[in-house]
Amino acid sequence: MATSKKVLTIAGSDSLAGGGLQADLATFAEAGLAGFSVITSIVSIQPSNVAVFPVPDEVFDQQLKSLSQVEDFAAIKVGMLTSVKQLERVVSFLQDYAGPIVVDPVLALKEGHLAENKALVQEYLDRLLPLATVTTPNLNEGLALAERANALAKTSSDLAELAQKISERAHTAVFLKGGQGFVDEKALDLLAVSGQISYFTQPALGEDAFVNGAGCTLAAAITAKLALGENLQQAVEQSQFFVHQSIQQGYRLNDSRTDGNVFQIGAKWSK
Ligand SMILES: Nc1ncnc2c1ncn2[C@@H]1O[C@H](COP(=O)(O)OP(=O)(O)O)[C@@H](O)[C@H]1O
Ligand SMILES: Cc1ncc(COP(=O)(O)O)c(C=O)c1O
Repeated sequence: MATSKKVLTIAGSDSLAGGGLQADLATFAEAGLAGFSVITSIVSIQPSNVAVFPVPDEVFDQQLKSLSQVEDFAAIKVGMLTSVKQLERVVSFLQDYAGPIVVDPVLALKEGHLAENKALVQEYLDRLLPLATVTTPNLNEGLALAERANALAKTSSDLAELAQKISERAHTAVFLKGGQGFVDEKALDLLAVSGQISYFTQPALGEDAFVNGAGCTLAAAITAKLALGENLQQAVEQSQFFVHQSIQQGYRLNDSRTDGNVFQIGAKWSK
């Protein structure tokens, strides 16, 4: 009997399947892992707005409770959380967990505006991020965590300074995604661990690249690689490569749109 490693995502559902737990479970499966999920919210993305419907507290609690039947998660990913209450429950769920934890602080979406929640940002900084092995903000989320609303983050040294600041505030390693802010035609991400910065680049795929779900896929890929025993440097390097591949083989929802979803199935982890 083959025994697969088990990994968990605590995340929102994206009916359009770009991001959220749909991306996480596809990524886990592609890494050969058994994926479990706790749903925090149901997100409905319309052409004109993004609506987030948190699950009722009892539904959230019951899902977490059901996991007491599952032994030995090899790693846990935390995606979209919708309230301080949900965050507190996740913190107490993780309190005795000793394995790798990846926190993707979903505070800013490409598809539309999310209401600003300063209390939630503060709780991330004070309570959840210190438990994480690594956190994976995009640029806007990074600015929110650093409380730098209008700061420029254009050059690689601006990004490094921002990652450093978040790492100090959140007491954890930070993988900051440069996203569409290309430097020298390269997609640039960087890792800040204990004051040390490492840069990771891939060729830029342009502003019309199929990136819906890229951030979730990246964080889920890091979770998967940590679950499989890679160290953080190797995990982020392989995950950036995997996401790049997933963007390249992405697809449009319909022919009239220019944007599209990443597609993880068959993507490689290295050259
Ligand atoms: N146009 C692009 N070309 C190449 N890589 C990209 C592009 N856009 C995003 N990426 C990569 O996709 C990953 C997710 O980044 P990003 O899209 O900024 O995250 P999020 O989905 O959280 O906003 C990162 O590794 C980033 O470098
Ligand atoms: C539930 C949920 N989580 C996270 C995201 C973030 O997705 P991305 O990977 O594009 O940043 C989305 C985007 O639609 C979402 O619906």
